[in-house]
Amino acid sequence: MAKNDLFLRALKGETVERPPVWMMRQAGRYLPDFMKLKAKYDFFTRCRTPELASEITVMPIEQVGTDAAILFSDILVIPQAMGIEVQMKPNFGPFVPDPIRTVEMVDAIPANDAKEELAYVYDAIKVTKEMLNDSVPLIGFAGSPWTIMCYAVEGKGSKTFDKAKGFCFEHPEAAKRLLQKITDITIDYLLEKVKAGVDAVQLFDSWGGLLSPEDYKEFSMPYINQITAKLKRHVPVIVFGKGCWYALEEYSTSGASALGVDWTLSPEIARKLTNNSITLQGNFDPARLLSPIPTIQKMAKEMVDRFGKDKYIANLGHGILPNIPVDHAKAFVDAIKNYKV
Ligand SMILES: Cc1c2[nH]c(c1CCC(=O)O)Cc1[nH]c(c(CCC(=O)O)c1C)Cc1[nH]c(c(CCC(=O)O)c1C)Cc1[nH]c(c(C)c1CCC(=O)O)C2
Repeated sequence: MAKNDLFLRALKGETVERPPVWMMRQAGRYLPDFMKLKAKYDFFTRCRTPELASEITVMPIEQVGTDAAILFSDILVIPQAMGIEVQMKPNFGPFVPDPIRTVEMVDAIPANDAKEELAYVYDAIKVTKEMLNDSVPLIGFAGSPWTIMCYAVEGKGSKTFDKAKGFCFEHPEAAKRLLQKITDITIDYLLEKVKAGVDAVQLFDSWGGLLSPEDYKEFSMPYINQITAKLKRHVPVIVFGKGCWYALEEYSTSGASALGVDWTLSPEIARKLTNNSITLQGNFDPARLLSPIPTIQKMAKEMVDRFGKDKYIANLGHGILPNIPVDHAKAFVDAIKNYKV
């Protein structure tokens, strides 16, 4: 058990002295030490080298003081393990040279073994656990099957992911076979991560909010719920669907331990939609970390006042931006740590 177990206690819904705090994408580009490693090693080398991945993972614990660590890796290691080439192009982002665009391509995807293909991730977890020495819990993560499909079909980032949506609407059965293949390997992958030592898992449905509520129930939620059902027997599961406010009520009874909330939703509405029944995580606007430090402190305190200190994990409403000064990130974290009712 981690010495600082606030995060795990909040996931259980226990009464806590103050809420735990961590930041999505906290192991990333706003940290000068991260940028030094980025200059030396390309992205997937950083992911695949356990010594580098673990060094990056512990950076925010030491430098910003968050209450949980999240393994440095990427959601796109899953399509890679499925035999889909994914590159990370500098100043461009993810790039899939040969995206999945036909039914035949879906059915040709091999049933690869997450255990073998992603062994480097489990090694990184073991090294990280040693480095953390039980100071704080370690979060493992995966993309939702829909969000992974977005990249596999679109081939790159997009504002609309219309090729991925189009594939679902033109070939719903093949799209569902693809989503199921992603789901199956993701379950194996997360179970291996648990074996290697992660204390909780978070599912990132970063592009779920691009779907209508009806399409979401068809193409995203059922696959997330399959993963939650399998994983919750082992570790707490956090489901973060960006823009998916319409799914919060159903997710609150899905077996997840906590739900992520983005900054477009007020704490009051998020609590109402989930019938005050589940731990919520969020939802500071990442760009608000550009405000002067006294404003960050005031807004962070107000956020906790409104969510309530219990059944709550303080976080941003999405990933931290690369242009956030480290002292602003730290001011946010400290404001939560100093929270008094
Ligand atoms: C959609 C998504 C991806 N990756 C991820 C998501 C879901 C979360 C979200 O919605 O933000 C998840 C992710 N990616 C990364 C982490 C590390 C752990 C952490 O949260 O601190 C996590 C949890 C590292 C990373 N993953 C990536 C970086 C930046 C590139 C680099 O370091 O070279 C980092 C730190 C690359 C990446 N990876 C991805 C994109 C779109 C990009 C490019 C971003 C950009 O360049 O603007 C896909």
